[in-house]
Amino acid sequence: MGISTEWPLIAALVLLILSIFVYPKRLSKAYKLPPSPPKLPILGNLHQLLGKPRHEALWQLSKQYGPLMQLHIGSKHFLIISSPEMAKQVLKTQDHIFCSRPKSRAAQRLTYNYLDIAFSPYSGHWKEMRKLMVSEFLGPKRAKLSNHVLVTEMESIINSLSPNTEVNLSNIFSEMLEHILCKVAFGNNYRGEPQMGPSLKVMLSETSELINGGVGDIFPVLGFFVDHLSGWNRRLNDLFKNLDVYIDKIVDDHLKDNVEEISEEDKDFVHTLLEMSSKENASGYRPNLADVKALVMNIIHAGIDTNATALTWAMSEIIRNPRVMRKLQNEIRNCTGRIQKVEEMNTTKMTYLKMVVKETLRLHPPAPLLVPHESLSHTQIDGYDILPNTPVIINAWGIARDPSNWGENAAEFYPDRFENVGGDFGADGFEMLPFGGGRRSCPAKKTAPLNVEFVIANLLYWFDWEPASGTKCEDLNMEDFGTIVLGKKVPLCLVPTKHKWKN
Ligand code: HEM
Repeated sequence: MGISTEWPLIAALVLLILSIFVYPKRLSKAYKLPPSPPKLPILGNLHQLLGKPRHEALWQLSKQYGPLMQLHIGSKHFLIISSPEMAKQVLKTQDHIFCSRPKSRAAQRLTYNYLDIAFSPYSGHWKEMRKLMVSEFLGPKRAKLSNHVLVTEMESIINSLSPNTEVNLSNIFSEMLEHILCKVAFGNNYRGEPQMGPSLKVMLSETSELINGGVGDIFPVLGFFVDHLSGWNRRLNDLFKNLDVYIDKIVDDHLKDNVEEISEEDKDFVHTLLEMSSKENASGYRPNLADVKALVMNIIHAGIDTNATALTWAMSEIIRNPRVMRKLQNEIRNCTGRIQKVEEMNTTKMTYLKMVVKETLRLHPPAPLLVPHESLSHTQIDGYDILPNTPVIINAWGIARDPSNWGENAAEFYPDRFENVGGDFGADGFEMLPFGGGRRSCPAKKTAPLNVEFVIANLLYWFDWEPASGTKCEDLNMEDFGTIVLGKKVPLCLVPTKHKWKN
C-alpha cells in the first residue's frame, strides 16, 4: 500500500487525536434520529467504511441497522437509504424536501460555483438550467442530429472491426460516447490538440476520483491542511485549470462564429446557448458565459462515462450468458431481416433487447449511490427525525440486488424476469433506480437506454462474439471499480466474427 492509499487512514488518526481537544461535543439528543452503528469520537463511522467499496460497505451496514440509517463522519450526518419504500419517501413522497444537493469543494470548483445542474442546490437557477438541457440538448429539436451522429459513429465502428481480431470494447465505447456527445454539444470532438493539456479521458478519470471529496469536506479546517499536505488541493486546482482551458477553447471558438449565418440544422448546443445568452426567455432568464461553461462541464461529466459503462456491462453480461446472447441475436436478426446499412436498424419492437438493457442497469447501475441528495428542511421518515441539510445517499446498487425485492435469483443476469414485472423499473418503480428519481432524476433517463439498445443491437446483428484469448464465457472477469461511476475493472476484450447468413 503506497502513501496515496494510506494517507486517509493516517489523516484520520491524526484528526482523532487532535479533535479530542479541538472539536465541540456531539449533536443534541433532542431528536429521534435513525439507527446508527456505534461510532468513534469525531471519526464517527468512518472506520466502518474503510477497506471495502463504499456501496458494499453501506449495504452490509444496512443489513444490521435497517433501510433508514444514519452515519456520522466527521462533522457530517449522512442518511443512508437502502429499501424501495424508503427510496420512495425521499424521491417521491417527500421529493420537495430532498431535492437539493450537498455542497463539496470539488463540486463547487468544477461547476463554477454551483452554476451547473447536477451539483447545484435546488433553486430557480437550477430549474432554468435543467429546462435548457432538456429542451435544447436532450429534446426532439436535437434528436435528428443526435441520431445522425450516433449512426455515423456506429457505422465507423462496424467498418473498423477486423473479423477474428481481438478488440477492447471498453475503449471503443468510451471513445464513441466522447465523439457523440462532443459532436452534438460542440460540433467537434476537441481532441488531439497538445496545447490543450491532458486528454478528456484523463480529466474525466481525475474528476471521478476528486468528486468523492477531500478530507476537508468532512473535517473542516484541520482536514483542509490534510488535503493541502496530501496534494488533493493541488490536484483539484490543476484539474479545474485544465478543464477550464478545454471549455474556454470550445466557447471561444463558438463566439467567433457568426451564429446568424449558421442554419438551424448546423447549430450545435453551444451555439444555441450563446444565442440564448443574448436575450431573456419568457421567464426573464438568460444564461451568461459562466452558465454555458457549467453546462458544458455537466455534459462531459454526466454523459460519457455513465453511457460507456452501461454498454460495457451489457456486452459483458451478454457474452457471459450464451443463452441470452442466442435469444437476443435471434430477436434482433428476425426483427431486422437483411439490411445493408446501420441506419436501417430499428430497435422499437425488440422487446427482449429492452429487457436485456434493463437487467444490465439493474445489476450494474452506472451510478451505484446516485448523486447525493440533501434535505431542505426538517422532516420525518418512518417516525425518525431528519434534520435540515442532511446529505442523503441512496444505495441504488444494493436495492436492485436485494433478493427481497427481486427474488432468490436476484444476483443472476436474467432479463426474462421483466416479462413478469409490471412498470418500467420494478413493480413500484423504486426496486431499481439506475436514473435516480424525483425532480433530480437523470434528465437523459428516456434517451440514454435507447442509445444503449441501438449500439448493442448493431454489435450483435453484424457480428458474433467470443471472449478474447481462449477465456471461457463463464470465466469473464466481472470485478467492478469506482465510486461515483462503477465501471468494469478489467477492460472488456472480445473477438468478433462477421455473421454469415444461411440462405
Ligand atoms: C446510461 C446513462 C446514464 C445513467 C445511468 C445516468 C444516471 C444518472 C443518475 C443516477 C443521476 C442522479 C439522479 C439522482 O440523484 O436522483 C443522474 C443525474 C444527471 N444526469 Fe444522468 N445518467 C446517464 C446519462 C446521462 C446523459 C447522457 C446526460 C446528459 C448529457 C446526463 C445528465 C445528467 C444530469 C444533468 C444530471 C443531474 C440532474 C439534476 O441534478 O437535476 N445523464 N444521471
